Amino acid sequence: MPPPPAPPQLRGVAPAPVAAAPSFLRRPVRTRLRLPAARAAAAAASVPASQSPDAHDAALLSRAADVADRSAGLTSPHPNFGCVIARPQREADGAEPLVVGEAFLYAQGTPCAELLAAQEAGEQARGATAYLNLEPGDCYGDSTAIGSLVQAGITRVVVGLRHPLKHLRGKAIQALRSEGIHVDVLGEDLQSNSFKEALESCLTVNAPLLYRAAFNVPFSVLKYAMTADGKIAATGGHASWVSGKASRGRVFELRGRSDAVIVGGNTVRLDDPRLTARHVKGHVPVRIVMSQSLSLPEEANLWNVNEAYTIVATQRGARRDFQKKLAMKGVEVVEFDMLNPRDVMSYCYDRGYLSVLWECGGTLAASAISASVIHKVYAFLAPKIIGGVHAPTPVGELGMSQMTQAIHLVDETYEQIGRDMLLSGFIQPIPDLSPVIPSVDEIPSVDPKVSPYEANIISFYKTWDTFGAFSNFSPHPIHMPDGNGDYFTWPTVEHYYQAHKFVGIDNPQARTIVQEIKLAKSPEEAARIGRTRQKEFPELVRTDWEATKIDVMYRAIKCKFSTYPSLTDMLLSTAGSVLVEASPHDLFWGGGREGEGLNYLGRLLMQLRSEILGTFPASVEAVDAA
Ligand SMILES: NC(=O)C1=CN([C@@H]2O[C@H](COP(=O)(O)OP(=O)(O)OC[C@H]3O[C@@H](n4cnc5c(N)ncnc54)[C@H](OP(=O)(O)O)[C@@H]3O)[C@@H](O)[C@H]2O)C=CC1
Ligand SMILES: Nc1c(N[C@@H]2O[C@H](COP(=O)(O)O)[C@@H](O)[C@H]2O)[nH]c(=O)[nH]c1=O
Repeated sequence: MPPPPAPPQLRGVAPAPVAAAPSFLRRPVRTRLRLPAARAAAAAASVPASQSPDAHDAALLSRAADVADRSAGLTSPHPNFGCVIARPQREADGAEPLVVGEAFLYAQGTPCAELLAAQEAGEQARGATAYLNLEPGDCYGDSTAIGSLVQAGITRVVVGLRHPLKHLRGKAIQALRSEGIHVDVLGEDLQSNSFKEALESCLTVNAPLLYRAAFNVPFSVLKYAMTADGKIAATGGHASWVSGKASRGRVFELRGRSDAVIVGGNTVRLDDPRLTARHVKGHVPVRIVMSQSLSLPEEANLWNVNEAYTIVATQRGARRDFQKKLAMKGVEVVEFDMLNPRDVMSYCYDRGYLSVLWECGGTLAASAISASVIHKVYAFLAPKIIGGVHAPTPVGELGMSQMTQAIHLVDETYEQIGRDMLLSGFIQPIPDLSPVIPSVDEIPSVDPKVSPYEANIISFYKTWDTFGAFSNFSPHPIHMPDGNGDYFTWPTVEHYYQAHKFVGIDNPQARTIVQEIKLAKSPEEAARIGRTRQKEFPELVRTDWEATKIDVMYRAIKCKFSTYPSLTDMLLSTAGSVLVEASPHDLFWGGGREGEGLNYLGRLLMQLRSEILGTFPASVEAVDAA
């Protein structure tokens, strides 16, 4: 499997931030430190911090959060996991532990942070302590994270946060303890004042996941650039540029850390934006336009879907002729009965998005704040004055008449960027889910036996979902032939599937593409390369692809499930249930948003399940008929 970028060799518990950490969540000037009430009370029993074991634990946990943060923006936003392995340097009290390994999860479908850190530590991991900002998500039916720590000889694990998703919460902690490893959880086993910063780092680095788990919406950030007199554009609507180059560079980073960027129709009409994360290498978010009228230009940068995918969210029935034109350009149009920010956020939640960046003007921003979907604000302030009574401002009408009604940002930070100032703050504090941690008995688990599930629907999509192991992005390498008939270990089913679009084509460019996909660092990247090359070079795609792709997929998933017994158990445990890949946009492999998709992946899994159980002849049609 191609390794993710090697973590730099860092030693010691230097307080300096990890080099090259993206800056989205940096806290340069912290004015207030907010600790969720329950935890603050727990932390009240103060312990002298300097050089105490708690201070070391806290520093290493913060470091794990910083390491975790390095993955953000490289791939599609996902929970950020970091692992730091450290051991005492000598027996003397107060000596700083030595960091012997550290790593982060690069993407879903790549080796977990614990495995990479343990590999880096090697023999030095024996008897050492592993610091994890987040409880590992054992969402694949196996337990690589736990197995790696156990095999490495780790004797103590310090966990910053229990996993916020119910089906994962407490599982890994319990598994580690049952392996005889001593586990300390922040706020439960470790409660001194020294952990305030560490806890906050752990909460912040996974804020999107926590909001998603708590409120069933993605984490939403409103970002705008305004002049010193509070305008986001000149009176006529001209806005390029309010903020300086360095600030706009920071915006590219913010985009790279988001699943989607949203603007309103008016911003499209006036700015013709691109909304890409150009200049930073990594993830490119989906662009979403909210427009009720659909009076949008025929030609616009956002309609160029070769740059990034675009979705237009509109009112049901709006300008159907124009909807068709957009669809012809590859733009997805989604109709809502009543277009509003909350429903659009529910839709984004269903699509599995963790975080959304709002880059709209004041009209839509006010609507989104009023609907309580905005969690955080990034306000870039440029040292300029433009004036204009009617020049647009960042937030339109909120219906407030007294200053006492103003929304107060919390956990605010200030940072100078070039000649601009960036003020950020939370509108809604990061939810700390620890008070509602269920006991382990309450945690639903996947029955490893064939279980008498009633006929119902089991959906899967993101790899961290309960049945996330069914996703082609799950990190289960498969050993199968490549184009030359040589056996190769494909990091995921997705890698194998995407590469096979070009396998067997007698053309050097096609062979290069196969190679490129083989080496893709994550399934997401493999998918992106496969799809874009297919669009760019249709002549390089095998002519029998449409007829053969189902077989290719079936071979791959069959290999995956037969290689990993835990996956077979999980598949059999769903007997009697209909499996649906809950992809709202892939109408061939997925089930679609309202069940309109063909759900071929779900069907193939059911076919495989039947084959293993020996109940059905192996064919998709047979499953379909059933
Ligand atoms: N400096 C900065 O950071 C930024 C500046 N700007 C500037 O702001 C100006 C545009 O601001 P503004 O007019 O407020 O633009 P918006 O981006 O807020 O767009 C408003 C439009 O959003 C659509 N919309 C859809 N649903 C809703 C809803 N529920 N509530 C409100 N609007 C909805 C409507 O589109 P429709 O009419 O199509 O139905 C509406 O006209 C431009 O001059 C632009 O340059 C914009 C973004 C950032
Ligand atoms: N004018 C303005 C911003 N405007 C936002 O950026 C969008 C343009 O993005 P792009 O086309 O990708 O460069 C624009 O439509 C609006 O949403 N942003 C800023 O950081 N600073 C600025 O001064």
